Amino acid sequence: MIGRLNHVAIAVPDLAAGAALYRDTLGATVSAPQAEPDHGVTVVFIELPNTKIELLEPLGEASPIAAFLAKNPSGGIHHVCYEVDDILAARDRLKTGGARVLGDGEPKIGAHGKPVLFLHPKDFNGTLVELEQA
Ligand SMILES: CC[C@@H](C(=O)O)C(=O)SCCNC(=O)CCNC(=O)[C@H](O)C(C)(C)COP(=O)(O)OP(=O)(O)OC[C@H]1O[C@@H](n2cnc3c(N)ncnc32)[C@H](O)[C@@H]1OP(=O)(O)O
Ligand SMILES: [Co+2]
Repeated sequence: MIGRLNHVAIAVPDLAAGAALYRDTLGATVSAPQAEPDHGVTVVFIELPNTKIELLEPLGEASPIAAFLAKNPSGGIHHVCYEVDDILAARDRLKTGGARVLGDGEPKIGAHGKPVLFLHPKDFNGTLVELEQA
């Protein structure tokens, strides 16, 4: 069911510093910051030959990454994002199998303008999983 690894997301306390680390120290191509108020984060994407890294900084009072950063003050790997051909079919199959789909269970438009869903980390070996419509 899952296809390509779209991105690995890293939560960071300071997006500018995180972007500079990847651009200046690691020599990567880093996008401009993109505010995603519906998701409570600001993101930059780092383009790699085979996938992307998404750096996440909290945005707003109710950011879903605030508690994670409180537990991991210097940041940490937050989620992995897999592409699926049919996100509604994937959701329904996962729910039937007992996995918890987060939020109201309906896809939201993600950072790439495509529908995304999140699956509870406790159902996936301690890893928060994002699904993105391919
Ligand atoms: C920019 C848009 C989009 C894109 O297109 O790429 C994005 O990536 S948006 C990214 C941010 N959005 C989200 O993360 C949405 C989904 N997340 C959530 O709904 C919540 O963050 C959560 C995963 C349900 C956790 O929220 P909550 O239950 O309030 O936090 P707790 O601190 O109580 O955690 C409970 C439990 O789960 C563990 N946990 C929490 N986050 C993670 C994580 N990222 N990876 C692994 N484990 C995680 C946490 O440690 C707790 O465990 P215990 O301490 O053992 O109880
Ligand atoms: Co993501």
